[in-house]
Amino acid sequence: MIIGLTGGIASGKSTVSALFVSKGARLVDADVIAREVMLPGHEVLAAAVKQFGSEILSPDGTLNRGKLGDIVFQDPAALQALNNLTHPAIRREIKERMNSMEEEDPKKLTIVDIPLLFESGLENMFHEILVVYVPREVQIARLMERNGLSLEQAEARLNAQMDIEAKRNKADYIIDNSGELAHTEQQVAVLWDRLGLS
Ligand SMILES: CC(C)(COP(=O)(O)OP(=O)(O)OC[C@H]1O[C@@H](n2cnc3c(N)ncnc32)[C@H](O)[C@@H]1O)[C@@H](O)C(=O)NCCC(=O)NCCS
Ligand SMILES: Nc1ncnc2c1ncn2[C@@H]1O[C@H](COP(=O)(O)OP(=O)(O)OP(=O)(O)O)[C@@H](O)[C@H]1O
Repeated sequence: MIIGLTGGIASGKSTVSALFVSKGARLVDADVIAREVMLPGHEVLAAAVKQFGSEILSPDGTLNRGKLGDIVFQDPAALQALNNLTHPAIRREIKERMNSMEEEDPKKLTIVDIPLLFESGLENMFHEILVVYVPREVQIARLMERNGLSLEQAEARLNAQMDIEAKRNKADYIIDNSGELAHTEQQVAVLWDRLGLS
């Protein structure tokens, strides 16, 4: 059983994925894969340097994530160019990992955490999609706090994604993460039972 998990930036995707893992699910995390393709030596990083210049690198040759984020999150054309470089490799790796997990044990739940699942049109990869939801103002507050961003920077990042209400409307399952963690945990437990995994 495979469920695609998505939501908005800082809506709590990692938090909810971790709750599923603690109950025994397996996890494929697109953010982890996205970081791997941007490591020194990877052809995707080399292509990004060609596109955006060596100023996106730190002196030690690793990606300066803040720098590249500043460039792409305020320029839709630059973001599209980055997506064109990174997404095919990320998609390929996600498919490989989820297929090999399914082969291992098809009865176990696999959660595939993909921030841009809808934006990238990956709905068809999954029978069911779970959206981790918080209202926009909660998203902005948590993003500002976690990443030390100004309101303007946080809004720019939100505006680079599909609106969270639109994502919520496309969901098969919704976990509302706007309350306390215990409330989120409770919803995960209810869904776990509903899926017949207990
Ligand atoms: C631009 C980069 C360097 C910024 O790094 P930074 O450490 O500041 O942010 P991080 O990677 O943790 O991303 C935080 C969140 O931003 C959002 N985000 C990231 N990339 C994108 C994108 N291409 N389009 C819209 N939102 C994005 C996601 O919600 C993500 O969870 C980095 O996000 C990146 O390499 N992006 C390209 C790869 C990609 O598309 N990743 C998205 C996950 S599949
Ligand atoms: N129920 C909650 N109550 C309070 N804070 C929370 C709750 N859930 C998550 N957070 C905090 O909100 C921030 C965002 O959560 P998390 O990192 O899980 O989101 P995400 O959707 O995975 O983020 P990203 O899109 O950047 O990958 C974190 O700092 C986290 O500790």
